[in-house]
Amino acid sequence: MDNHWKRFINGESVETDVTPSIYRSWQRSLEYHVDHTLISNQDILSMPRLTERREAQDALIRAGEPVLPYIFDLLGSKNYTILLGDTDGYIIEAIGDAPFMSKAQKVNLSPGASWREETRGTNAIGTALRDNAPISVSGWEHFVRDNHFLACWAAPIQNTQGNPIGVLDISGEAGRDREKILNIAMMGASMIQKNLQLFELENQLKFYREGAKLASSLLKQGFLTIDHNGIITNINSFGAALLGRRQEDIIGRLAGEIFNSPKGWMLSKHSLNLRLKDSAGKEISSHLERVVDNAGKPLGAVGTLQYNNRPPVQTLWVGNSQPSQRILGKVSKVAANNSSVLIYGESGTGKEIIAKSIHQLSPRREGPFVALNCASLSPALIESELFGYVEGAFTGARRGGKPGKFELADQGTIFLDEIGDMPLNVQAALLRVLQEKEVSRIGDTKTKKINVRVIAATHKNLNTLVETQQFRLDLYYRLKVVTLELPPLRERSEDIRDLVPHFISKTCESFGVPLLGIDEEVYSYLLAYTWPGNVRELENCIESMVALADGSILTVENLPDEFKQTVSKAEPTSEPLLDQQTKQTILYALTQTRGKIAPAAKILGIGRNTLYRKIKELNIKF
Ligand SMILES: Nc1ncnc2c1ncn2[C@@H]1O[C@H](COP(=O)(O)OP(=O)(O)OP(=O)(O)O)[C@@H](O)[C@H]1O
Repeated sequence: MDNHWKRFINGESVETDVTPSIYRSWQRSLEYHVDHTLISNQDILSMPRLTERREAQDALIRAGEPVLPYIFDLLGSKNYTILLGDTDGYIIEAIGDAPFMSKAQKVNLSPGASWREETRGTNAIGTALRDNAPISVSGWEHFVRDNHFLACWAAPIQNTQGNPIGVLDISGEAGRDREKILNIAMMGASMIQKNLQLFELENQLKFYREGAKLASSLLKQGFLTIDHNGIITNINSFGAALLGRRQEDIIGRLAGEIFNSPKGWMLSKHSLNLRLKDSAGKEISSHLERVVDNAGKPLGAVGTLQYNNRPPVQTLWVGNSQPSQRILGKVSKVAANNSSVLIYGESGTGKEIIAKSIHQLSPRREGPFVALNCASLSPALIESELFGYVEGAFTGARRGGKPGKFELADQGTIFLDEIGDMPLNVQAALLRVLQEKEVSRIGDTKTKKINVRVIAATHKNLNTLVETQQFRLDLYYRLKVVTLELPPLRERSEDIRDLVPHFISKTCESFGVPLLGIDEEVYSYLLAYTWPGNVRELENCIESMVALADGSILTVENLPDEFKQTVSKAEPTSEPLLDQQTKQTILYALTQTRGKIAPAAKILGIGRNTLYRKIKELNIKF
């Protein structure tokens, strides 16, 4: 039948005798001036160029990797070569039977050669790419005579838009079954297409997964993902910090273990709102939302974690007496602005809690809250704690220096407890920082702008300290823009009714014991006591009772002795209650002033002589 080819070459009309696609391709081959007598040595890549092309087509080669051997096996009998070509018809991959491959190589049907029609005339690879359609080109259908020993079947590999991105070719000796092999070539091309789509999906998935990870790491909110088995697959660092754990300790755990979420929740078609507690006992709320497939089956869930939006002051401060309500009212007012606050109150009245509450209710709540107790540090240390230092600033300075509390509190709030104990030289430095709104570390010449709200607290009368020149007047005025006075517990004993159950549950939780009840009789003692150590003393008292409890109820038996004296079902000779309370108050004032009469009298609001008389009358020994 190569008569048709010969006749065409001789310029006779064979249009009706040849498959239309072959005929059209022969005509193009003529237009391209392809030499039908000779194998062309053009369009053959050097090794380095071939390597470059293969690298550029890495995805195509990977997609073809499992397909080419599969087709080779499917063909069963040998004498075939399976070729993968790129869009320019360059063969970039070949496998096959060695004897046939070496024959094929003689006509350049091997890696590195381009089989586009422009160079090689009608052939399966070039014509399939040109027509973007599967084709078989057998024997004399090839435009070049020396290729007439070949039978080739090729199918284009297309992208999702249907454009050719490569070609799969099966070549063997001429005279083979055409139909079946063309189907195999088409199936191979479609398998490669599927593999390429899978790669694309994998990349997209990676993008979404990595993108979500990155985006969640930038969030100022906890974010987590849970798979359909209920296992936490990711949590951002903010979320892990809220839960007080490391990310790696949470990822891989069952969500139910961390959140106490009900079993089978994911099948329930609902989102879930949960309440948790952070390591400091603060409430966190979590919202979990299911992600479902097209059929509504759960694929997993995503969730957020954040501190409860409920005003935190309500969760921190316990007590509902009139004085407490007044304080809380003031707290929510002062929280809104930026002014300095000075909190007065005896030790243990909750000054730090109030400072924290102001911070948490203020617009700075996302910023840090940093506390420093000026009485607990030596004068030399206070300065370096407050302002930090640079390396080598003094002997013993840490390598690399250390930031001070002011730097750490930038954009947040600093709480300076016992400000009355701040040495005068540090007071001067503090005043500078407050005026200039910038801080420089000890030993440093550079300054750093800071934006910090200052809340100071003291149990001392700063007025008196100013009078005796122990406290700078200018600093005093800067600090006391707003003052808050926390009454001692004995002046708001109503709060005891709320504080006691609060401390019982707090202690039981921290001791890991079941919640204990309390005998009403205990209250008569607690309400009668004067609480020189205020709420802290009450908290310690409850803690000690819980530690000593042997039943499920706290009784007077568990009450430490010092609290029993006030209401002891007293012997007739015992002191009147009023005297006992006066005695305790005076003793408390004297311990605060380390036995100095004049300042103690000031604290008590009585004259020195009155105090001497009372000490004598009540036989107070100190
Ligand atoms: N109203 C309150 N509700 C709940 N807990 C309180 C309350 N007041 C104080 N406490 C608890 O009592 C203890 C002492 O409180 P805090 O440290 O705030 O007092 P303070 O006045 O700053 O004491 P100091 O002057 O000795 O530093 C803390 O454990 C605090 O949690």
